[in-house]
Amino acid sequence: MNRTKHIRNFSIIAHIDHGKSTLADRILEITGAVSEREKRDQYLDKMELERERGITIKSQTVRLPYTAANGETYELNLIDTPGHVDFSYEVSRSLAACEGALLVVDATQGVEAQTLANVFMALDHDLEIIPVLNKIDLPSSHTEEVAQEIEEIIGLDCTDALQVSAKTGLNVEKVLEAIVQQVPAPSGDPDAPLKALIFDSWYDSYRGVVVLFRILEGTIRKGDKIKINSTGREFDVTSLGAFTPEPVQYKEFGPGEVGFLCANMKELSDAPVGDTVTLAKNPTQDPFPGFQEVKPMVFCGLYPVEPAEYEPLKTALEKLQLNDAAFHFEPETSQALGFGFRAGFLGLLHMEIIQERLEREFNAKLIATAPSVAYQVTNTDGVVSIIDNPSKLPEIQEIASLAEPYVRMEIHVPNDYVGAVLKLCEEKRGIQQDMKYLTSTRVMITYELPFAEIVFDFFDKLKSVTRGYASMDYEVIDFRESDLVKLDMLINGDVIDALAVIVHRERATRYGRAVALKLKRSIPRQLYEVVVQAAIGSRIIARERNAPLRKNVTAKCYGGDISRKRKLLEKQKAGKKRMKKMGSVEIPQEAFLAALKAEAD
Ligand SMILES: Nc1nc2c(ncn2[C@@H]2O[C@H](COP(=O)(O)OP(=O)(O)OP(=O)(O)O)[C@@H](O)[C@H]2O)c(=O)[nH]1
Repeated sequence: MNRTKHIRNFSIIAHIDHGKSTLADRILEITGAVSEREKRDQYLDKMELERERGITIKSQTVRLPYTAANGETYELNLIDTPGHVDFSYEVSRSLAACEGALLVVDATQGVEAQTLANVFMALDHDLEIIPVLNKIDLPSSHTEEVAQEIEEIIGLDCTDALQVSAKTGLNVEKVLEAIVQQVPAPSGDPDAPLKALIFDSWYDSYRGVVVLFRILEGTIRKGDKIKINSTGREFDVTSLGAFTPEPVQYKEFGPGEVGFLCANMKELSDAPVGDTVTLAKNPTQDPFPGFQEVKPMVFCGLYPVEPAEYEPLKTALEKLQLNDAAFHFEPETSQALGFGFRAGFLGLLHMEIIQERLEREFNAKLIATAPSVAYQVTNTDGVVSIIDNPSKLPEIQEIASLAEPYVRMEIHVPNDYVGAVLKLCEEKRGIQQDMKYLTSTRVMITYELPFAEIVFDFFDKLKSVTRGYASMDYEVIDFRESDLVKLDMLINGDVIDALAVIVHRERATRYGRAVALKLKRSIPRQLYEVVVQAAIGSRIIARERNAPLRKNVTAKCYGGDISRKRKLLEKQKAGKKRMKKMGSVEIPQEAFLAALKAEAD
């Protein structure tokens, strides 16, 4: 029997908030995968945090039996993909496991930047794309214009585009029929050597690493000895099954099928996403082209507020890393903040999510230093290295050149806001590449921008100058030489390492002044003078001063004993000198946080 004939593997792709998770929920309901009792909104977004923020972080796959109008029962595999640009590699791998994709477009919004980015990825994988116009229950939906937009911008025929409300369930049944009719069935020889793609993996404290795979050809059975292509390591399959969404065990899987396996793997690196699973005794000669190691792009220091919290923080970071191959950290010491960690993330959203999870799930109280990107340093002796921490930058005289990462960014915006977007991009040292009208009212603007400029506050600014109407997508393209300098902050002559940043020379003075002022304002006045300085090398570019509090030591001396007064004042002066010499200014934590946030203001 040809098993593959009734299999349909598909994903849902959409711009954030266009209704992907809601549609997935309705599909689960219709196919009976989730009973009324279990029903809760956004079943697939497992983590509490994901549900709260309304975003999907971890891909999750479900196998759904569906009896179509033609009376035949199909095995639908819905592969949920994360929607955010930080996780685009995960999206790409998930799409590689499918033959088709539902393209969900919010009919009140139209095509957005990540709609396009996702569509291009789906086209790269030769997927059959089914356009679905969502939210038609809303009076502000304009399906005809949006259908036309999809035709014009993406080139998909929308004559019979499905019009649904994922919220009410209207027409969602038709989506399932379209999947059965339009998404091609997979093919593949069940007797060929096993070739399966790892498109997701995560760590489960009971089962070890859980691997989601899609078989291209061959067959896998429980008990098989598998081999992971990139490492050559072998494991015995101890558990084999599919999520329905609850895990159900199966004895074997053949071509086109999607499932999970466990094989006593202890670390995510035992099963990297994008790698090939084959059988040890008869390995495929034609593995998938390999996988891309996801590299962190944004870095920050994470320090416990209380030194005693160091070990618990380390444990928490280790736990998070078990489930997140893209999250890196290593110990770091700062003179100012003590023992902590340098952590690397895919992007800003990834960083925010991890910081929030640490605080929420692990009750960690954190000080996070300003986010920074990785810089490429060429030494005077020609050695090229990547540094992820400004305080590790070599001395100026040892640096031949400094390069920073650039991104290519596409911004979609109604034409009324084009001026504001261009202004913002120019302020951020952007180089305009392209600008074209997608429709008579919507414009796509393409810029190349230094990643460091968007790390701080670009998205918030973009939202505010366009009243929330802009959407964007970006990818890191290369490193480019720039006129960058390391800016140090000094308090009473001591360099505060945690506040060091690398900035463009033109920005240095403004940044240094802003931070110096913030520090001055948030460090309470002391009995001695506190001088805050910003410096590039030995050159001071900003200076602020808190005058000493003069404790009135003579208050008790009534009358005219002037010599006694003088004596007391002199004693006080000597005392102040001593404190200054010790050089230890108590910097309250709020002062740090204020300084770290200075750039965002
Ligand atoms: N009125 C209406 N609201 C909808 C519909 N579909 C989704 N929504 C709402 O739109 C918002 C976003 O929906 P989600 O399903 O979370 O969107 P998503 O695309 O999964 O978002 P991410 O997970 O962040 O990518 C939610 O508040 C939904 O309730 C619809 O058909 N009609």
